[in-house]
Parts: sequence; C-alpha cells; structure tokens
Amino acid sequence: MHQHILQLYNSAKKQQRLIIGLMSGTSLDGLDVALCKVSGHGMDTQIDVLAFDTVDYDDDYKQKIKTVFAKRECDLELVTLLHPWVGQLHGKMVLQCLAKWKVAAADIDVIASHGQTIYHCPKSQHSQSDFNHGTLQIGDSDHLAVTAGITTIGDFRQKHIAAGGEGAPLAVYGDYLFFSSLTENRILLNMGGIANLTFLPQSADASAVFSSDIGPGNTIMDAYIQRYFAPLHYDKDSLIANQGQINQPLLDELCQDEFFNLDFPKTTGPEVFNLAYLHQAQTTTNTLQLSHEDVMATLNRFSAMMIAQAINQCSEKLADVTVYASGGGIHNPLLMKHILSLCPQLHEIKNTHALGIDPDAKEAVLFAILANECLVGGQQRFGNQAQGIPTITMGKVSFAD
Ligand SMILES: Nc1ncnc2c1ncn2[C@@H]1O[C@H](COP(=O)(O)OP(=O)(O)OP(=O)(O)O)[C@@H](O)[C@H]1O
Ligand SMILES: CC(=O)N[C@H]1[C@@H]2OC[C@@H](O2)[C@@H](O)[C@@H]1O[C@H](C)C(=O)O
Repeated sequence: MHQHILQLYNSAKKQQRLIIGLMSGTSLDGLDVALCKVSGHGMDTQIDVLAFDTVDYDDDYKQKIKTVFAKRECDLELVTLLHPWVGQLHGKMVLQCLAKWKVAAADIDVIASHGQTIYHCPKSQHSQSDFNHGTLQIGDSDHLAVTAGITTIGDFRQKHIAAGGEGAPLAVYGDYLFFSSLTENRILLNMGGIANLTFLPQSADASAVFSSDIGPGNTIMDAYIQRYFAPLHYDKDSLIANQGQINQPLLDELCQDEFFNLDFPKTTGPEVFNLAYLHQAQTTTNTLQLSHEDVMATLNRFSAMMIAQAINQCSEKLADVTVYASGGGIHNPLLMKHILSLCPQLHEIKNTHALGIDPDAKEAVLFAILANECLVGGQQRFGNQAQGIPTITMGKVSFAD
C-alpha cells in the first residue's frame, strides 16, 4: 500500500483526528484557520476547536484577487498564476499559525481547504443555455499540501454540482451533523459577504433540513466603504450607517431582484450583488445624489430586510424557532438590531458560541467536518435531492510529496 494511503487509513481509524479547517470567504478579509480535534462521524461527530485565527490578507493579496474576483472578464494568465500562488500562500499561513500555536505539522492529520471563490454562477444567474451550474475556487491544494507538508483535502464544491447541487451552500452538511437538536427548531444564520441559513427542524428529520443563500450580508456595504471610505474595509460597528437615513425608494428598488422570489435552496454571490447593482437601483430611483451615510444606512437595512424575510419564511409555520448567528455580520450592531426588529417572533438572536463554536470560526469548522466525512463518514443520507443536498463525499485529496 502506498504510504500516503496508509497514512489516510491510519487517520481514519483514529479515535480523534486533528484537522485544520480553512475558509477564505467573499469578504477577502483573511484566511480563517481552525485547528479542530474531531472524533466520530455523521451524527456522532464531536468537535473541539483547539485554536482559531484569522490571518489577515495584506493589500497586495486583496488587490490581486479583486482583479479577477466576480469579474466576467479578466486576465486569464493572472487566474492561472493566482491558482498556485494562493495555494502556497494558504500553506504558509497554516505554518505561521502552527508555529504560533506550537503545534507540529506532523501532528496534523489533514488540512481541509475551501480555497478562494473567484466566480460563482448557478444556472439562475447565467443565460448560457448549454451550461449547468458552475463555481470556481482557486488556491490549488497540491501547492498547499506541498508548502505545508500536510495532506490536504480541497475543492469541495465541484462534487456538489456534479451530483445536482449548485455547489453551495455546503453548510447544511456540517450544520445538520453538528448542530441538530431534538429540543428546538434551529436556524443557523451566517452573515459573511453573502448571508445564508440552514434550517434544522426539531424533528432532526434529514429530509426536512435545507440550506440556502439569502442575498447580500456585508458584500455591498463592504464594497461601498472600500470605494468611498478607503482605506477602511468595512463599516466598523455600523458607525457610518448610523449617521445616515434610510431612503425608502432606493430600499424598495434594491429588494426587487428576482433572486429574492426564487424558492429555497438557491445561491448567489457578488457577481450579482455588487456596486453595479446599487448604481442601477440608484439610477432607477434618481437617488445618485444621496449622501454616503444615507446609502450605507439603506444598504444596511436592505441586507437586514432580506435576512429577516428568509428567517420569517422558514419559521412562519413553527410555534418557536431559535436563531444562532455567525460570520462577521454579527459584529455589525445596526444590522443585528434591524434583523431583530423585523422578526417579531424572535426575542433575541443567539450566536453559535451558545452551541460551543466561535461564530467567526464556524465556516472553517464546516470544512473540517467535510474533510472528516471524506475520511470516515459519508454515510449520512439527506434523502431529498430537491433540497439540493445530494448524498455525496466531497473533497479531493492532495498529498504533500
Ligand atoms: N466590528 C464590525 N462592524 C461591522 N462589520 C463587521 C465588523 N467585524 C466584521 N464585520 C463584517 O464582517 C465581514 C467579514 O465577515 P466574514 O469573515 O464572515 O466573511 P466571509 O467569510 O469572507 O464571507 P462569506 O461567508 O460570504 O464567504 C467584514 O468584511 C465586515 O463587513
Ligand atoms: C460559492 C461560494 O463560495 N459560496 C459561499 C459564499 O459565502 C456564503 C455563501 O456564499 C455560501 O453559499 C458559500 O459558503 C458557505 C461556506 C457554504 O457553502 O455553506
């Protein structure tokens, strides 16, 4: 047997594995690195997050990625060069974290790498009838594995599309295994660049769960701040939005996109919800002269309204539901206040801390769970292809040499 296959076999047989989950999301703020001690699999998965860090990207990284990110036309040579470059960079960032945490690379069973999404185009968002859904993550895992010297499982989204899904959200696979409850209906709400949710009914009925994107979380607000308030990257603590007034005609227009009328599950990205989308809405409503503060106040309310609408849609027939939030949006007080005020059935919005997972680490942990399933699980059936949750094993294995 090849020594690498033997190593994987031994990792799979262990009572506990050390898996590093990596997530680099649409906000391009940094690489989330979660060192997870994982045992069991499927509904018996146990996770202990031993360490977590977000390694900030420098301006050079952000600039390079933005050149191709969510762009219909870009320099193909640059994309080709970025693919290994991002993989190597992520490998170096993992080593940096391991040094900081004083953990030896040899003790890690596998890295679970999401990569960097540079383009996402479900069928609902492209008009090329010859093609199905597509999504592209760069940051090649062979380069990551060789740089870090650690076996890496990556490129999780392609299998999902191959089996009939849209390539996202994959959150349901981890949320169901780890956060399902027999005592409460739960909504796991993640507010990164794009907001998404997973609905987990109290029955824990695997055929009733689903995940769906909701629409913009922070992505348009971030893009606006970066355009007009550089070098700021986002509206820290909603300071700018708090100084403005919501413009109702603009808000109404922003809510008009057909994406919001599609049934769950659905996916989207900054390919749609971007500054061009805002500009179009401002042009239509003759609000191009609004102050930046008013635009930010309106964008904040827009994200909150679409998030609240999705929560309300999921919970309308339920006596009770508890929302557990995660992602950078939980740190935006105005956004949180709006969402709560628009969901009258909720007394509070909890975050995943209450379930034992740091809300900033949640998506990185998800990929650790997916890698664990790739190694030892793979038996969970959701039984409902229509919910976009095919029964599959995701991830491709890259060895370090
Ligand atoms: N103190 C804060 N005040 C306001 N917003 C904040 C604060 N801290 C973080 N954020 C928001 O959270 C964003 C980062 O969120 P996160 O890291 O969850 O996104 P991501 O993982 O890149 O996105 P996605 O889930 O779409 O892939 C920032 O860009 C910012 O908009
Ligand atoms: C294509 C892609 O990278 N999508 C991301 C993005 O960020 C949030 C939302 O849009 C979600 O669909 C997904 O990530 C999470 C981790 C998911 O797949 O569940």
